[in-house]
Amino acid sequence: ESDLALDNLAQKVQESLSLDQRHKFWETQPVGQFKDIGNPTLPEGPIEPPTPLSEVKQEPYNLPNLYEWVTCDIHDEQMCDEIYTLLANNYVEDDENMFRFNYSKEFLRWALQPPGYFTAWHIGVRVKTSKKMVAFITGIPARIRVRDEVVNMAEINFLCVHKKLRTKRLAPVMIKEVTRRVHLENIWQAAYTAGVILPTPVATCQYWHRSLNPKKLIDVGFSRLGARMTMSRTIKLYKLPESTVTPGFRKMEIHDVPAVTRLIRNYLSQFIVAPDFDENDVEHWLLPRENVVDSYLVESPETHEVTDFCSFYTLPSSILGNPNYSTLKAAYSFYNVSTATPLLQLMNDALIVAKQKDYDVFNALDVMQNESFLKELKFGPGDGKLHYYLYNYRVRHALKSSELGLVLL
Ligand SMILES: CNCCCN(C)c1ncc(F)c(N2CC(C(=O)NCc3cnc4ccccn34)C2)n1
Repeated sequence: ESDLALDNLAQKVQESLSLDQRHKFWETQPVGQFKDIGNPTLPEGPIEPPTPLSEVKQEPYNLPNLYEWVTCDIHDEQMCDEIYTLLANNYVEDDENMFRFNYSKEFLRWALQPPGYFTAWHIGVRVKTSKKMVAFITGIPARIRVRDEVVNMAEINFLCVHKKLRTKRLAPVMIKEVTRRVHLENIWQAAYTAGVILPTPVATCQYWHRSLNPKKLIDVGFSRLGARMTMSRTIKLYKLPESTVTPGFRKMEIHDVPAVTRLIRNYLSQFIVAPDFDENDVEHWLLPRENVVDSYLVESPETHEVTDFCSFYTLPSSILGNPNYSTLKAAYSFYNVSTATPLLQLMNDALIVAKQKDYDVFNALDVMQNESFLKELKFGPGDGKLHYYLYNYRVRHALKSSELGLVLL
């Protein structure tokens, strides 16, 4: 118990030390710099021009001696196992080290194999002798519109270094290596998020949580009993109907892809930054996959028109050191569109389905039009902020979270 606490303390000291090392690294990169914020003379758009492919570094960056690069074929069962285990033991935790994300193997295969993906962008670091996987970083291709320009980008995610190697300065060289491999595919921009501040957020979003199983959430320390509230009063407060209320509300199916694509393209056009989804993207990202992504739509019983859509992805968290529970079952709001059903009612149906499927909590960022339902559907503000970043693309002013139409996994 005590040496775990000591370990966490040592990690916090290390993290605070590495804050300025982090900024030193990012000041060498083509990203918006703090000193440039609000500078009207700097144009929006790419910061550096593309490099001729012949001039892109052809060979991988050097790792510290004991380690080697490994290109990870996530489709390979054993490789997928190794990546799953590295993340399950070493990926993002909350500030109090009570929870750690536990992305499932089927989720990772979904997240990393969208249309047009590159295996070369799934990069591992392993110990030369033991072949143990000790670090990971990924990119996937995405067409992201910024205002009225669609840009080919890489979405960077799952940067993870083993807890015992956090002082080895592996992250900067991993970021440079994935950037190099993205450049080799003639892509010069990227999008990524972090719970920490780096130069320079393009938007800062707030997490909100809607309790579905309040007793468990209080037992595991995710939430606290409200002042002047009893447990039975709290359970009653968050109670939901047994079944959804919207006529025509049903799971999305493969034949709905064209209609959902039209619906979501039209809806996302109102946001300053949003994915430019085509039918292949919609089929991959929004068709239901058990325990990975759930999506529902409203088909008008009269006209059979698809008028609304809602979706959430499944990202459980390991509960660290609790005797009674090992996993927090969390749903994360993904993309939602309402044109006929009030968004409030549509999202309440999403909560009802999530409760039916035994989720403990439904999380949502305050992006898109989510603010319009959060308070009324009894979401509470979380302690986590999520900062969005663009690489090699300047946005003159940070966006409001409601101007953001992009959800990363
Ligand atoms: C693109 N990649 C970002 C996704 C990673 N995501 C989901 C994330 N990034 C930073 C956060 F601040 C955050 N939060 C969800 C809120 C929350 O649920 N906080 C309690 C909690 C339960 N489990 C965990 C595990 C890790 C951290 C907090 N946890 C805060 N989520």
